[in-house]
Amino acid sequence: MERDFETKLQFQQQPAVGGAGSKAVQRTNSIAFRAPQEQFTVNDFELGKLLGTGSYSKVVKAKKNDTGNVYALKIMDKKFIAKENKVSYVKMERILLDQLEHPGIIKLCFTFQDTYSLYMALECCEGGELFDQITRKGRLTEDEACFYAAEVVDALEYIHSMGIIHRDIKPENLLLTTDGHIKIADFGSVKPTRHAQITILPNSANEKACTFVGTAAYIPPEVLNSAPAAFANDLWALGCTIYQMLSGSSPFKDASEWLIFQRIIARDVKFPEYFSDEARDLIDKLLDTEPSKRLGAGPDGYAPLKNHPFFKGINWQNLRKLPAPRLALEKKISVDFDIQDTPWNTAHIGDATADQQNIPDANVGFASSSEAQSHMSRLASIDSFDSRWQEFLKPDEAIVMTSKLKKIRRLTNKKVQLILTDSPRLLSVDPSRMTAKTSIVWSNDPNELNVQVASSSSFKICTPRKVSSFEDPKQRAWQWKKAIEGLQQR
Ligand SMILES: Nc1ncnc2c1ncn2[C@@H]1O[C@H](COP(=O)(O)OP(=O)(O)OP(=O)(O)O)[C@@H](O)[C@H]1O
Repeated sequence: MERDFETKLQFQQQPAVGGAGSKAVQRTNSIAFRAPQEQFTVNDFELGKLLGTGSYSKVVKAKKNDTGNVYALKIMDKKFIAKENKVSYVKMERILLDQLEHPGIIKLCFTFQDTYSLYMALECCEGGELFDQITRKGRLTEDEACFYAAEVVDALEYIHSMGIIHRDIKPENLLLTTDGHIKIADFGSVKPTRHAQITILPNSANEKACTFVGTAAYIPPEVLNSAPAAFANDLWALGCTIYQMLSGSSPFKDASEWLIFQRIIARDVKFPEYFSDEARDLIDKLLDTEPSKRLGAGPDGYAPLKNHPFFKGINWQNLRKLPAPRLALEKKISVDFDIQDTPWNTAHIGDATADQQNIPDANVGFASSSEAQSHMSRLASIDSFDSRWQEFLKPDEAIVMTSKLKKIRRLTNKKVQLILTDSPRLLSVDPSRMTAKTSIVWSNDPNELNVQVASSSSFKICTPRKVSSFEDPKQRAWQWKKAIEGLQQR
């Protein structure tokens, strides 16, 4: 499996063919990457907070120990990528980010891998997603929306000029730098056209030509009708994004994907009264059901879009030097490098809110218990990236949750790494010697195995033969209980 993945994913280092400046699409089996494939390991980094979770990745803030440089480390589990058939997405993103060079596009700095994971070190956008700015502010002012939209238009013009279609433009994929400028991220769904000015691997231009990719609320009607991908798809998504900035929600928002699609097909869009005439007109022209009539998709290229009255006053040559809108900051306390106890223990991620730490209810802070469950499984699954514990697992067994705990004994306390797997099993490892200790006998019967929580940091795992007491410095006692009970009820 491992070898299979390597052959699917690795490219030989050879002299460059094509690149950002080349004249037309180049298909090749070997690519010399600009962002190098390094021999680093995850231990070369101090890992910080979870920046985001994608469908096949976790992105964490990471500081390189020797240089102090900070990156957004995109971590992808090889097994998961292979299982979910995402290899072509990962390859596409790696190859494209390597060749694209624009201030409005996230930069790939280098990559590395270990037995279990692939790592892409990306330029870190500390300002988070545009989506969060919209949520925190409720909606954006027209000045703010105009600024962000202009930066997206500028980057999209470059992307399209390179002959590629992004296909997943939405506020979640528009990231913000610390000084508030936009960078487009997530190039996994990209479709290169036949005239792409980039080097791609064989067949990747033919793949997914009419495939349904993207996010329901931003998909244009022609894609729902199985038309091949075109630049105009991104302009429709841009229209939806501008609408969302100004109103707080996407224009076709509805209770289910099916209802969203019905509304898209019917172009059922209602403009709030407070939209200016310019905003209304711009969005109206981007949401034209005829793709070739969308602003920016006609024979005059981006000129009619950039000259639209909504963008009046925008200096397109000087965009990145203009002061950006003020960022609305996250309310919760952010956990960062300073409280890391081991270089690759991401166990604290997501435990950052004061509420969760102080109140003995794992659901606190979540709208529903299912939201809490999904949050917990997201937390749990990042633990599974911890390749250090893989040697204690059986083939195909995955970690659900793991923490370094203090095992409280009558005379001495000992540090143990408690590992809950999806088998399910409860393993205990001596983290300093990396040796397996006696595991706790699993049972689905709560009379035979149950967890008693005394406080957010202390809990007992009880079996008929033994009671083991633990202290969790990350205060995840309730999460441990929920995770174990969740597996018992499966
Ligand atoms: N360079 C970065 N700086 C800061 N945060 C980032 C960066 N890259 C990604 N993120 C965060 O991580 C999230 C997931 O990243 P990304 O979209 O690349 O993953 P993915 O698996 O490709 O996602 P998707 O499910 O959309 O395909 C983003 O939405 C964003 O919040």
